[in-house]
Amino acid sequence: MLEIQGLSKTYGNNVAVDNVSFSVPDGQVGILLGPNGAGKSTIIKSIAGLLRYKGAIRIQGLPARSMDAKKVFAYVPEIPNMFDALTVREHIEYIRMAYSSDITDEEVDEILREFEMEDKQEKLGNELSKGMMQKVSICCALAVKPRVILLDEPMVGLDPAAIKKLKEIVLDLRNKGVTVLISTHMLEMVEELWDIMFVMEKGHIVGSYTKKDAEGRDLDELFFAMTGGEKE
Ligand SMILES: Nc1ncnc2c1ncn2[C@@H]1O[C@H](COP(=O)(O)OP(=O)(O)OP(=O)(O)O)[C@@H](O)[C@H]1O
Repeated sequence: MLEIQGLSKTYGNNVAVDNVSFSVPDGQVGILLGPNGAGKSTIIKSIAGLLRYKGAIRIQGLPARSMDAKKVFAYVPEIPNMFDALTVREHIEYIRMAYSSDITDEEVDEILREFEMEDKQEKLGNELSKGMMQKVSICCALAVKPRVILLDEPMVGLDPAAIKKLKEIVLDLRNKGVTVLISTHMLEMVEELWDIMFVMEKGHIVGSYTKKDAEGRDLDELFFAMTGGEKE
């Protein structure tokens, strides 16, 4: 479970996020949507612990800043952060040790195979293409064996095979009871994934739907109805 309560963030005089509350229940996929500048990244960075904010964020009922919460939480940033001098395999080993993850060698092999990175294991961080970096970033997040995972524009830069695989992985995580939050502009990419969606505009949540309440309507239809924009 991921809970955001009364989250506010101000940059100078600019209120980027204004008293926002929402939650993604256990084993559900939440989608965070909104036009440019709505405040999505600010929320994502707050959940990931990269910003100071007002309000409360809880991961599995624990304050997000606590060590116990961090141990069960993984974050895939929009732009991957690589260590130039570590190989692909060493990136995953590093995460395994840092999180004391019980992921096995076989499971690591499997994750790398799923993203067609098995033969890239010995490549250094600075020898990877952008898409490969994104794949490593996702592999590292999975190596945490998180209970809550946050993905910021995870499909950007991925090839079609990797996008397909990532969708399968998200559904698999959901089946295992993992809570997922995805921030994206690519509505069609998350159409078959979501359980609950939140639309932000000008620092507020302007609407939310569960899949059931949406009664078969597409994400883009719901999105444009809430933001007052035109459906293209
Ligand atoms: N570091 C910063 N300093 C000052 N203002 C910022 C900073 N980061 C974001 N903002 C402002 O906060 C508001 C929300 O920005 P944010 O990046 O959270 O939006 P977003 O929904 O992620 O947009 P996008 O879809 O374009 O990534 C905007 O008005 C933006 O100009």
